[in-house]
Amino acid sequence: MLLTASDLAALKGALIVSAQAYPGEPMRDPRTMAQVAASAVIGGAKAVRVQGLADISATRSAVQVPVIGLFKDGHEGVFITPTLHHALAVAAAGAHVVALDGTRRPRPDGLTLAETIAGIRAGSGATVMADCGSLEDAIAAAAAGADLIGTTLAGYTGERPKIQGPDLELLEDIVAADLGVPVIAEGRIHTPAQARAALDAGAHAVVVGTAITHPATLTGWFLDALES
Ligand SMILES: CC(=O)N[C@H](C=O)[C@@H](O)[C@H](O)[C@H](O)COP(=O)(O)O
Repeated sequence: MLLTASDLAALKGALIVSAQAYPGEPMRDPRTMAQVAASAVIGGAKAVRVQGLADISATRSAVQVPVIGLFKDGHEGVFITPTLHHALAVAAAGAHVVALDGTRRPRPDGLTLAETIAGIRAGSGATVMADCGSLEDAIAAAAAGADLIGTTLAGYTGERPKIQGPDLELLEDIVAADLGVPVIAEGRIHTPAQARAALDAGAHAVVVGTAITHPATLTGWFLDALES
């Protein structure tokens, strides 16, 4: 195991920062993303989350904290580390944690989530984070063997409304289900108060992306206020 149970326990109450730039954006460069991730670590991030094989390996070299890696392929349906092949590539690139689509939707390679997780375990020492979009996803992902459950896909799969801030109701429901797996709050956490609220709702740790690492969106938030 790249991460021991005590490493996971040490993330209790942690801020995890996701550094991602999107296709066509000027910051979409592995060196840049590794620098952003390293800057977040200086600020106190206890782990980082990065997308793409080159970003994962550059970030592994740039930080000493756990790296959660994912591999986005496309942008709709099952696109976050959609297949076992993608997942093993993420692990081989150096991710301590492989984040993957943890929904109940059919996967492009025809494998179940349980088969995918078993394949990751057989082929790597990586921890598995299941990015879920509903309570039913979370229950199924825990049963399939996920080590961590994320609320990452709440509002993106059609099962939950895409509210403006984080889906704390879903987070509370997953925590209350007591699945025996740490629950990570992720998705539309845009303020320190929302991050605090996620911990208070029972999250083991909180992932913040856009609000820390995506200047184009941040600029737009300010512009909206000035133009309204
Ligand atoms: C739905 C999806 O594709 N989520 C992605 C997952 O890695 C990222 O685009 C998000 O930035 C990340 O989840 C962090 O969320 P936020 O940027 O809202 O703090």
